[in-house]
Amino acid sequence: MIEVSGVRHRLGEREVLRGIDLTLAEHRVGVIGANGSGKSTLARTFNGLITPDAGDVRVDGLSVRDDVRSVRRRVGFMFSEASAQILMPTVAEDIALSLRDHGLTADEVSARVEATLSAYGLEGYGDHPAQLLSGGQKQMLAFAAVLVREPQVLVCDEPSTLLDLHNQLRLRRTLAGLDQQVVLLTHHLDLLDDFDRVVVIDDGQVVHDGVPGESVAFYHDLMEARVS
Ligand SMILES: Nc1ncnc2c1ncn2[C@@H]1O[C@H](COP(=O)(O)OP(=O)(O)OP(=O)(O)O)[C@@H](O)[C@H]1O
Repeated sequence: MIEVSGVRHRLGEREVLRGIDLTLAEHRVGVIGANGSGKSTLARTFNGLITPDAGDVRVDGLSVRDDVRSVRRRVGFMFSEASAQILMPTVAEDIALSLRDHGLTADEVSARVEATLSAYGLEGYGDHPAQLLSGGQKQMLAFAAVLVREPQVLVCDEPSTLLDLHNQLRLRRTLAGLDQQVVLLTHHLDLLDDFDRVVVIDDGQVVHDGVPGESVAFYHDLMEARVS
């Protein structure tokens, strides 16, 4: 469970988060909103990548102010820019890096890496230079490297921008099958059809919070009003 209370945060001249209170207890929660509305900034407070200027964020009761290391272990974070998340020269090494603190033998790590490669459409790419993967393959690698750690909560910031239809379907199916809580920030609104809850952020505040159909309709109306 993620509890956000009275969160405010300034970046440069601008107050990007302007008083956010949210308790996210549902299994799958979407966060939507216009470009620059503050979604990524909010999501980065969920694992202490950003410590808010005011207010607090707690994950399963642990505060990002006091227990940021424990929070980071619980919350897997997938960035929209997958390249930034790839740390090792080859695909297999990058996944193996995620398993380094798991007390596994070298053979067990190899077996987990192979299974992960095939689960995420990267079979046969183990020795491939990770930075030479296509953009969509990098996103799948970043996704695999986060999930192989089995975090209790998964926060994904626009994970599907570069994915082809096959990988979008794979992502949707994977998200649907995860036991852990998923918080998904996306402009691909159809990915949220079967989510439990969708929060709409605008100008650093929660402007709507409800079931996907309602929230997406609200967001459409908000954007329509802005265009006309
Ligand atoms: N390091 C920074 N310094 C100053 N302003 C920043 C910084 N990072 C982000 N911002 C600004 O904060 C605002 C919110 O950005 P944020 O990335 O949270 O929005 P978003 O809702 O995730 O947008 P998008 O849908 O485009 O990804 C934007 O106006 C952005 O320009």
